[in-house]
Amino acid sequence: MEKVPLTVKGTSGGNGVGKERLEGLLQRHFGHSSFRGRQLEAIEAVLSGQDCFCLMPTGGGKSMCYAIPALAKPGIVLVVCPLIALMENQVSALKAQKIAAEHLSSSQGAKVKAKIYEQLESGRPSLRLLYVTPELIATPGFITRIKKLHGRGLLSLIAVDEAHCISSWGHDFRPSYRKLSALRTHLPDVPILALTATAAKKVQDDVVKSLALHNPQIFISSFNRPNIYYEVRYKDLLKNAYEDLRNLIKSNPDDCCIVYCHSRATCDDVGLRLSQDKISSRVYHAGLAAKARSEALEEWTSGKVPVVIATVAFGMGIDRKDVRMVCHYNVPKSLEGFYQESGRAGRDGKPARSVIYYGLEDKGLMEFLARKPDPGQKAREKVDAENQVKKNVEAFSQMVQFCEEARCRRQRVLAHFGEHVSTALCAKTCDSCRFQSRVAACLEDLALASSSKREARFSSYITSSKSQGLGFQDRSEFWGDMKDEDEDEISGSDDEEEEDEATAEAIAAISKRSVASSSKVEKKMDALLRAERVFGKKHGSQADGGKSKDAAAASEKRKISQALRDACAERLKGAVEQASQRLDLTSISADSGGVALETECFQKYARAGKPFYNSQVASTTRWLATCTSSELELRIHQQSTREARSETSPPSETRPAEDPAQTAAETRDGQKFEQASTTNLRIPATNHSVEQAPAPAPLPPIPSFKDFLGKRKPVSFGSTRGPSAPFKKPRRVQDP
Ligand SMILES: Nc1ncnc2c1ncn2[C@@H]1O[C@H](COP(=O)(O)OP(=O)(O)OP(=O)(O)O)[C@@H](O)[C@H]1O
Ligand SMILES: [Mg+2]
Repeated sequence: MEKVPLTVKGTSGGNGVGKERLEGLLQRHFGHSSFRGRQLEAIEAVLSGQDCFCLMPTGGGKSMCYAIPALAKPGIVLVVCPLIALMENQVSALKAQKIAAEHLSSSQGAKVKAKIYEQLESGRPSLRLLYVTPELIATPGFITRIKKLHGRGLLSLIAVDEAHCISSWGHDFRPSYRKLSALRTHLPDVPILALTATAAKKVQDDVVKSLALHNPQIFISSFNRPNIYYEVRYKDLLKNAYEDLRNLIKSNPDDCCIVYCHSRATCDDVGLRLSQDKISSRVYHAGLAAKARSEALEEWTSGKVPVVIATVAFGMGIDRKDVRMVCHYNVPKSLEGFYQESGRAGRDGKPARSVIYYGLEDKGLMEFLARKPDPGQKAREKVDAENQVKKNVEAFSQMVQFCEEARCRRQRVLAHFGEHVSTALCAKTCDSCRFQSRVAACLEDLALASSSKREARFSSYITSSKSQGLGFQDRSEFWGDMKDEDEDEISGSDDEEEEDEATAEAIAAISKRSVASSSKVEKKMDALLRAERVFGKKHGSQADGGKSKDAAAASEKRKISQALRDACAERLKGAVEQASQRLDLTSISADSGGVALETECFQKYARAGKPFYNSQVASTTRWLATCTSSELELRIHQQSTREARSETSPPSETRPAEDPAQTAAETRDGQKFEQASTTNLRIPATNHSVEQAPAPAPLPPIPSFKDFLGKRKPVSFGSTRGPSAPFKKPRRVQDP
């Protein structure tokens, strides 16, 4: 498709405007003496009517690439922008430079809009730049007006700012940007300028294709931000990540700083703690009322408050140049996102710092979120959703690599954007180049922490769902990467098979009287002891005085450690937070909800041991992914009530079950038990009227050695069939 130089009468041909004139405009309107990087080339290409794709780093001066053309020739430049706040900022900045700019959005009244439309219809509009949302572009009424404007030769350029939003490979995909493909259809000969700071090749290709750019001139500036020092701090190796952050901020108390957190709740929490620690800061996220948000923005932008704690909703288009530090208190979800966010530091060119607090818990949560398809996705969009999941997972794994490699951070980021540079370029301006051995040592420690956490996590979630349908949980961190040993706990391991065999052999030997002769008494005793040991191992028996290694190992395997409880509480907190977000619930605190649910799991299954406890935690996590708000509120309320009541009851058992068998003898849901001598059943010693969680069935009583032999009959093999009956191997010794 042929495009012509800006379809405006009175230009001097070619691009029509000389370099001196363009520099004059830059100087006069913006006070800058010369163009930066590839600004001038891009402006000249735009003025000559070509489609262009401008890839410049954050703060690189992309807006100049359409603002100067708007001033160089008459006519209007249409700027597509993803956020109303961003449009408002840019329009007011332009107006401050006495440049006629307006925006059209839902935030304006009918009168203001009517005035702007009047301008569009006038023969000689004074308007130079009109900012609009992608949604407006898609409306037939607006397209008709713009076509008329173009018909009169007054639409000089369409600039698509933050063009990466069109690509689902990008870190900030907005479905509404997809509608921009209509621009080329309706206005085939108007040049389009796409601008972004996200230069991943896939995003680039996607933008060119989606906007149907025709032979675009591509201007790529280096993405290196030499004045930013990159650093990763490992939460799992820090005594207290929050305190580290606080000290970091306090070390330069007047410096302007952005702290990014993954969730609104974390923003609120960090904000509160910073205020308690006397650090002047504001929280900014979409959950705040519009007034609170604009106040926070105003106070931070004007320099009244140096620190803002925000979700990633904060920042696109924020133009405070003197940000000295950007901290990611939670790991970002992609390198693109990280680059954009960290790029908000040091836009004035002075030294600045980017710090990521990388934690294994956060990593797990982000992996979980990356694998979670949009629940609102319709069936026909399922393939898209699956692709999106793949993209998210890939993008996050690159972020993980960035944090978990002892490699120059700068080199890693630039390589992501297709710039392959030597580490010499970094000049020791990242932690990895500057403190190489220290970073390497940290990563080794992290690997150790990771494996021990994984053990805790693995043992926290059963894997029985592996064989079930592929709900999103199945593909989440909770279900995706389990070790077989967890399955073993539920379904029976090879070891247990061997033990079963040993038991069977022994019992078969007894029943077949193959060891009955007096000459073989020792052999018989050996077989019986072996069988008993196996039984003890499986049921926590104390038949050998609880001293055998096997029993100790079995007990150990069933023990619910405090570390496991903490890990499960964290998981449940995360799941409660997710549920609250999904259900838009503000009444439940993730922290107390998670702890309440963990306590519920523990109270129910403490004495039954780890596998049952794990199973209950896992099913509670699954339940949280689908429950309704009233179910969630009710369950947490009930548990809190139980806890409140049990506080008034006799002291309850709260320590981890050291030995389930022993614990079983002592407690159940905090009640003392007595053993009924004849039946081996345990009954509560006290009969509290408190509302207890439904008590699990009592564990099988522990038989004595004699009992064990005497009770072999119910096991349907061996003796009942007589010596000659064929032996049938038992699957498992049943409760006697
Ligand atoms: N040639 C120049 N010389 C000096 N300063 C410039 C020049 N061009 C732009 N700037 C300044 O750089 C800052 C960033 O510009 P701009 O907002 O256009 O960047 P951007 O690339 O759009 O960044 P972002 O990706 O954050 O949107 C602005 O304060 C702008 O005035
Ligand atoms: Mg910009």
